[in-house]
Amino acid sequence: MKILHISAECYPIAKVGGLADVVGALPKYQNSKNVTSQVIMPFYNNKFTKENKFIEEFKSVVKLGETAFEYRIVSIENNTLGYDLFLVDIPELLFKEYVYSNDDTDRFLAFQIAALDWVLTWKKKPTIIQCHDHHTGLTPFMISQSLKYKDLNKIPTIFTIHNAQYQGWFSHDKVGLIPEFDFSNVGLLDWGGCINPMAAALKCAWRVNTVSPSYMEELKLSANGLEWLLNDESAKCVGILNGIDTDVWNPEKDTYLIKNYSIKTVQSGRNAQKKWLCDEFNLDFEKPLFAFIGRLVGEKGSDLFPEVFRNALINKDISILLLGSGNKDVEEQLEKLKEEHKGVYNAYIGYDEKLSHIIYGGADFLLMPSRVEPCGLNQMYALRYGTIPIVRNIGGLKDTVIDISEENGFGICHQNVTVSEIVHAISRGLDLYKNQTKFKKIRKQIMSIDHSWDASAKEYIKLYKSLKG
Ligand SMILES: Nc1ncnc2c1ncn2[C@@H]1O[C@H](COP(=O)(O)OP(=O)(O)O[C@H]2O[C@H](CO)[C@@H](O)[C@H](O)[C@H]2O)[C@@H](O)[C@H]1O
Repeated sequence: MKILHISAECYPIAKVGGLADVVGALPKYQNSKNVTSQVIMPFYNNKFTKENKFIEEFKSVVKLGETAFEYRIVSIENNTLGYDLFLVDIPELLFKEYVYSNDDTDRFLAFQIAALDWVLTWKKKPTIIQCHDHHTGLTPFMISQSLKYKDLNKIPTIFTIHNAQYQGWFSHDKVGLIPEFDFSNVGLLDWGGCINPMAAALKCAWRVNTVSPSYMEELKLSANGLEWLLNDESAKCVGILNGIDTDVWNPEKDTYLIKNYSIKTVQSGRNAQKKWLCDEFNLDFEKPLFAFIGRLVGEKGSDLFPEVFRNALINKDISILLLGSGNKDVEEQLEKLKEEHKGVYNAYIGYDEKLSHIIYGGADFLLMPSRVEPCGLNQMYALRYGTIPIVRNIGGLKDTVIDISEENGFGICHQNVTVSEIVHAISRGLDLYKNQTKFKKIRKQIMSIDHSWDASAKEYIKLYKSLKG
């Protein structure tokens, strides 16, 4: 069985968020289970492409409407990723320092067409094509509808929803960019009067999955306009919980950490990261450290952070550290807060992979008050590193964190995304921290929870087999 994953992100080549982590790990685990799994993604102008050498696999011209662009497909010269990786190099459109921008419609459409044009030339075609999020959402439509991909239309497609908030909408004026199809089927592209790649994928893919079971159920009630469609297509929909790459996220081997540690050496190991964080960010080592890592967007509840932090810091018996970027207004407010709360609060506004690993290894608690959380990887990284998650009871967070008030509970959960509930959850964390015997016991308990990809990779294989008949 040969699976081709098509995606805009893949760690470590290009990462904006959790999508990259999943596409960078799942194929590796699938390859260890008798499935040949490959990834195709754009060739960006970034650190990875600068530091690696590539081999040309294919060269041609891709047509986007009336415009033709030269392109190549390349692979990595010394590939140690654990799966074949192919990159679509369209210098004029994709070779940028960013992954996403405001010209994404043309860029990702050209990417998908170039990828499919190449697949058309393969002698042994993929058994299944798995598309990740709206950037690759037109692939199931093109495979099933575009005349030039007639030879691919028996290949089953899976569409994986990592985040249904973003759907890739664009105007029907651009329909001419999509390779010719029977125009009486144009309705397959439409949702609410515009072309909606995510909706088109829900209609045209053979199967659809979300990255946690709870998120699938929640989407049927609230999916940024796609609820009805998801209900209608529910027979082909399933939720499969993400896993984490335990080769990358392993405190015993993680090269980003100040000091490696295991369950046995958790105390000294975590103290080393916490001390480094407190020195670097001028925080008090003795106080429990609450952290947030992520995109500063409404889905993550980040607009409430300034008020939450102000309230939670009133008695100054905790410290807060934030790593993230996103909404400019929130960024500004979080920067300003530094002046008001010197010594107990700090923030790094930006993206820093190394710092994120040290925070997972050194913070006592990780905050995730998400309004929407399709799966969430941060809580699983936190568990593996011994950081207690404080989460809103939703989506994948609901599927992976049990409140300490329940039997075998190990996290702190709250129901709503309000300032008072988040502040209350933080104060429950502080109480737990004061009970050091219980705190340390839970820390060891969470480090041994297995969220590796093994179980989820098997679920995907089951899904693939159901398509092969
Ligand atoms: N400023 C920063 N510096 C360093 N690292 C940073 C960072 N901001 C974020 N990260 C990292 O990016 C990843 C974020 O992953 P998530 O799954 O939590 O969120 P995201 O919303 O991007 O993903 C979407 O897709 C994934 C994958 O399916 C789902 O789990 C999730 O719910 C869904 O919203 C983690 O590896 C985190 O450490």
